[in-house]
Amino acid sequence: MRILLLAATPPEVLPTVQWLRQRSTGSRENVLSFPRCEVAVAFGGIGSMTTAFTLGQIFRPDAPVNLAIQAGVGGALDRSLQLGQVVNVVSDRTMDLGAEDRDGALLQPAAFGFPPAHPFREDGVLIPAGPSAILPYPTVAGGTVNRTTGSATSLQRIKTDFPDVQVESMEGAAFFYACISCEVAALQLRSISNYVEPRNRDAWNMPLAIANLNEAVQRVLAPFIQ
Ligand SMILES: O=C(O)c1cccc(C(=O)CC[C@H]2O[C@@H](n3cnc4c(=O)[nH]cnc43)[C@H](O)[C@@H]2O)c1
Repeated sequence: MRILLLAATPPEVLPTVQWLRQRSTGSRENVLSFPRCEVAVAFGGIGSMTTAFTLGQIFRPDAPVNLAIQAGVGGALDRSLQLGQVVNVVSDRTMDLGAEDRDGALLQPAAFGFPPAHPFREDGVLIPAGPSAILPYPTVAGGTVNRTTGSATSLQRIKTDFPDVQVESMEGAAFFYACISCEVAALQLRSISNYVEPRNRDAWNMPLAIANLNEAVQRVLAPFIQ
């Protein structure tokens, strides 16, 4: 069995990489071996473009991936989520793809003749196959941007345009797009590092989010690597 552990940046999963290395029976480059599986660790960079390119290189027919896990931090639009809480993102969508209208509003591609097509659902949502249902983390709807939302105006627009989205990231939709397209089972675990609000970097809690994220990822990986 081949598992891919994908993060945008190394610090987000460093504790898990160390944990995996301590338990592996061998390694070559970024692939760690275990008795019953291999775990490949990859960093896709921040944002959809680099994530898509990374996955395009990894998802090859000659080296099938059985389970891809995207692990990262994210911003909460849903204020009932707690800082440091780990969530299981079971759907994702783009939230800034389209055209800017004269008043600054987003016109989604369907508004100018390009409705969502496979692997998107008709409403633009991406839902991959995966083991999500059996995990002990709340399932949430994700939304993906290329620029973290950081003004009251942008936040209001996102809440109006995408009322169902609970967690914002910069890579989730690209990950699900690649996994559905290549028929790879997908799991997106995010830990809440901040609320999506007018930019206030001091209010982010990256250490807590990263600690809880890694505890969750290790809990998911443990049965596979034993
Ligand atoms: O300091 C900043 O403004 C800043 C902007 C973007 C990313 C960062 C990071 O250090 C984390 C990278 C990672 O974080 C995810 N993330 C976390 N919170 C949010 C959010 O509110 N909206 C969108 N993405 C978020 C994202 O997936 C990045 O890969 C710092």
